[in-house]
Amino acid sequence: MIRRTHHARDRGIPDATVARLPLYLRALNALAERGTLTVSSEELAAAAGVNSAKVRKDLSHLGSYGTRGVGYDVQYLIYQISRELGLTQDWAVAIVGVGNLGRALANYGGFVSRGFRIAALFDADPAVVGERIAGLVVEHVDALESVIKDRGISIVVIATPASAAQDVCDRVIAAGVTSILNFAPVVLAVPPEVNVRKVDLSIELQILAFHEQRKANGGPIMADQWPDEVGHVRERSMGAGS
Ligand SMILES: NC(=O)c1ccc[n+]([C@@H]2O[C@H](COP(=O)([O-])OP(=O)(O)OC[C@H]3O[C@@H](n4cnc5c(N)ncnc54)[C@H](O)[C@@H]3O)[C@@H](O)[C@H]2O)c1
Repeated sequence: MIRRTHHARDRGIPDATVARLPLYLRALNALAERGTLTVSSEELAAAAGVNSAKVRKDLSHLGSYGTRGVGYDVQYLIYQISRELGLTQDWAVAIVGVGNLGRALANYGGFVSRGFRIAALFDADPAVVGERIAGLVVEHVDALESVIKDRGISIVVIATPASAAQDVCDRVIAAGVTSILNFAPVVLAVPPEVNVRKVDLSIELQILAFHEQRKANGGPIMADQWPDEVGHVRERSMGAGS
């Protein structure tokens, strides 16, 4: 059965494949930097931390099958994946909330080389507005809508406190943005055409804590005690899962 809702685009690339393409790209870029010209699916699998059958299947969605006995052409695969991910063009990104996290992101040099140009920084605090960070002057969040339109910003990173995140989210959507990367620990309500990716390191730590605890207790992990995808341990026997 074809599950259309799980497909990222009309061409039918599954979301799970899309989520692995950046891993392949990172591995391929590292190979290219070392001067590697071709790569087998096994080598790419090991470098990306994915199994090789999955690599072959994922790349077949891009129309890339490799050459038997030779493998994949590294540069061509980089081009194909970049094109599929929309990285052959530059994207203008804004960061809202220029505290500890926002300024660390603004100062990170790695986005530009991957096609993401930080084009605006916003904050609500008058002590922060006007500050120069990574070559940009922090602007007041009141200017959000006009700056988004003027600079063609297509992706917004939210790094405000949780209490401000939904309001910021509503405003950037009203200004026409449909892609949001949310670091605030809150689930944002958005219309269906808006894509939100969330990053929460404390959830990752909680999942690691779960596994540490299991290892310390020695016993096998019971099927009904796996954490769900947001890290909450389900206790099916208590009827708490959904
Ligand atoms: N996802 C993660 O892994 C992760 C890690 C660390 C922090 N966080 C979260 O990221 C957010 C930022 O953390 P931080 O340590 O940088 O906090 P911070 O307090 O240092 O910075 C928040 C900034 O947002 C600004 N702000 C507040 N309201 C605003 C508004 N309406 N519009 C624009 N700017 C506004 C503040 O003036 C401040 O400069 C928090 O929600 C925090 O919980 C997430």
